[in-house]
This record gives sequence, C-alpha cells and structure tokens, in this order.
Amino acid sequence: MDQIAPAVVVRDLHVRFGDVEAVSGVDLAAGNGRATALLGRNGAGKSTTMKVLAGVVPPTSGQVTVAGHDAETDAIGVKRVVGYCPDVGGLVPRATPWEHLQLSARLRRMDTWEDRGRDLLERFELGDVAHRVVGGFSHGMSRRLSVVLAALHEPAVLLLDEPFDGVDPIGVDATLEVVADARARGACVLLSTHLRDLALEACGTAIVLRGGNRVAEMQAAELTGEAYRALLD
Ligand SMILES: Nc1ncnc2c1ncn2[C@@H]1O[C@H](COP(=O)(O)OP(=O)(O)OP(=O)(O)O)[C@@H](O)[C@H]1O
Repeated sequence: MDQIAPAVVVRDLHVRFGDVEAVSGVDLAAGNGRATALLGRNGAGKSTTMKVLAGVVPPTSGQVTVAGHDAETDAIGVKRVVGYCPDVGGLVPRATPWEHLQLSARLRRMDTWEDRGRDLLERFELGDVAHRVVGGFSHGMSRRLSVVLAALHEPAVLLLDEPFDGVDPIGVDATLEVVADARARGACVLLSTHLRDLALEACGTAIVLRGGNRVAEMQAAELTGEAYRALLD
C-alpha cells in the first residue's frame, strides 16, 4: 500500500516557544497505509510535533512535508490534507456534534457527508446526543467527537493526539476501527498516546520521544513494557 514517498517526512525539526525548545531535532518518516505511535513522557514533544504536522504551529527550523505540502510555506495545504484530533480543545461549547460536522464539511467543501457523519456518530455512540450542545459533554465524549471530526473527510493523513485519553471501551474500539479503516484505504496515521498497550494494538511502528528528541523507532510489537521504561528514563 506504500507509495514511493512517505506521506509524512520530518527532518531535523526544531520548535521553540520563547526560551523553551519543545522539539529539538526530530526526524521521522511515516508511510501510507501505516500507523505510527508517538510515545514519551509528559513534555517530550509529542503534541508539539503533532501541531506542526497539522499545520497549526510552524516549525522554527527543519523540514516538514505532509502529503507533499511543506508545513512552513504551505500550512493551508497541510490543513486540507490532514484530519487532526488535538490533545485539548478544538470544540465550540455552544455547538452540537451535528453542527460541528456541518461546519467541518462546509469548510472542506464536502457535498455528501451526512451519511458518513451519522455513521461515525453512531459508531462512537454519540448519535443520541447529536443535537445537544457539547459544552455539557464529559471529557471522554468530547474526545470521541474530536476523533469523529478528524476522520469525517477521510483525510490522507490522520493525526490523533491522545485519542484514548479518558475514553471508555466502546470509544476505544471505535477509535481502533477508525485507525484500521484509515490504514485500509491507504492513509497515513500518527497517533500519540501514553497507553503502550493501545499503541501496540493500533500501530505497527512506535517512535519514542524524550526531551524533544527521537530516542527510538521500532516495530511496535518490540516495545515491551521493560523496553519502554528504559527509554523513558
Ligand atoms: N505554547 C507553548 N509555550 C511554551 N511552552 C510550550 C508550549 N507548548 C509546549 N510547550 C513546552 O514544550 C514542551 C513539550 O510539550 P508537548 O506538549 O509537546 O509535550 P507532550 O509530549 O505532548 O506532553 P504530554 O504528554 O504532557 O501531553 C514542554 O516543556 C511544554 O511545556
């Protein structure tokens, strides 16, 4: 399923916020039809890397290409080809799930999206609350809706930042299904999580970040609990 060039290529990425270097020299390549897990301790640089891949934060230096679009010079092109579930936020408290889907579809100029939107809401058990404002949603419900929104337009690159955080087993299974579906249609998936077991279940490759650097890349199956702990310290 891999095309010739990887869908996501990151070379020597640095991201600086004032005095803080959040990412300091990350390299990675992720292929089509594959899912890659980003792991690492709090503050390792996972979310910042995801934000750059989503076209939300510009790289301070380095090269980042997402489905052929340069993250520094073509952030809009990047935003068009990705589906991004941010680690926090991204939802409008006074809007309903259905209104979020409508807005997302309109921004992406999608003609037919209602059936897929309805199906995704059902799969994530949000069908019954499709017309309730999300301001009253639990954390897990909001996470599930964020995954739905990321997946709606069947993006070439699916970026899921902590999609399992606080999510119940039904939501976890639905998320694993979304990842499997994306891989099956040849999309590239990057998923950040602290949950090693779920990373292994969802992804074929695991990348471990520490202090803004990539310290390991391996087959996810090789990332035993012991190996992971050793990489964190
Ligand atoms: N907007 C910002 N301004 C200042 N520092 C930031 C900003 N965003 C991230 N950082 C810092 O950059 C570093 C990496 O943060 P990041 O959120 O990427 O880590 P993470 O691996 O996703 O952590 P977690 O597992 O806790 O979500 C941290 O030291 C963080 O405090």
